[in-house]
Amino acid sequence: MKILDITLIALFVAFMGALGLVPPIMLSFTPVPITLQTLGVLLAGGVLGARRGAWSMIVFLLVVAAGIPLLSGGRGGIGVFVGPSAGYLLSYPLTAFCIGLLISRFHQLRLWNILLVNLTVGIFLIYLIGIPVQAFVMHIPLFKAIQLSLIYIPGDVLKASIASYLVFRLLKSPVIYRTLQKNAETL
Ligand SMILES: O=C(O)CCCC[C@@H]1SC[C@@H]2NC(=O)N[C@@H]21
Repeated sequence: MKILDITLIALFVAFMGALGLVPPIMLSFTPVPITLQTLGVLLAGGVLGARRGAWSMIVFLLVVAAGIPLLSGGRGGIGVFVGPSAGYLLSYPLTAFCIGLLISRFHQLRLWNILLVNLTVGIFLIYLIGIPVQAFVMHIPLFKAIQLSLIYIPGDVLKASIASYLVFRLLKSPVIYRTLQKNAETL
């Protein structure tokens, strides 16, 4: 792993921490908050590429597990990995990886392609892992957990749109594209 890779991964962990400074929106009917940090997950793969994106999420989760309160609302520690949000958190590395992999496969970068990846694979994977774990931890039927999660969709669509636009604009720059994407596969 090169210095550039380690620097970018560290920067992204810091960025996730900065997004965590925005207070979560707590809901009365579910313990899983609305948080801006999902924007960071969607950006990680697109901006850093698959492997660095996944690594940035793994390092972020390890730092959180070590007790550093980087999650929105100043949360951290092992406890969050056995709570209702655990599945969502654990989905972050895989989600960043898959987004990065798919975006790096495009021959031509188009905003719609990136948006499609973020909306389908990105949001879908987070929910696919997060919702069953939430149902299991809360001892509620899967269908009930799916119903509870509908509230996140408008915000997540907005975050996917913002992430797609930012990734599109960043990768449109040849210099940034070469630095971020072409070096990514060497990891
Ligand atoms: O910080 C945590 O405890 C993890 C929160 C997970 C939040 C999930 S991710 C998908 C959905 N979108 C949100 O804004 N909140 C939920």
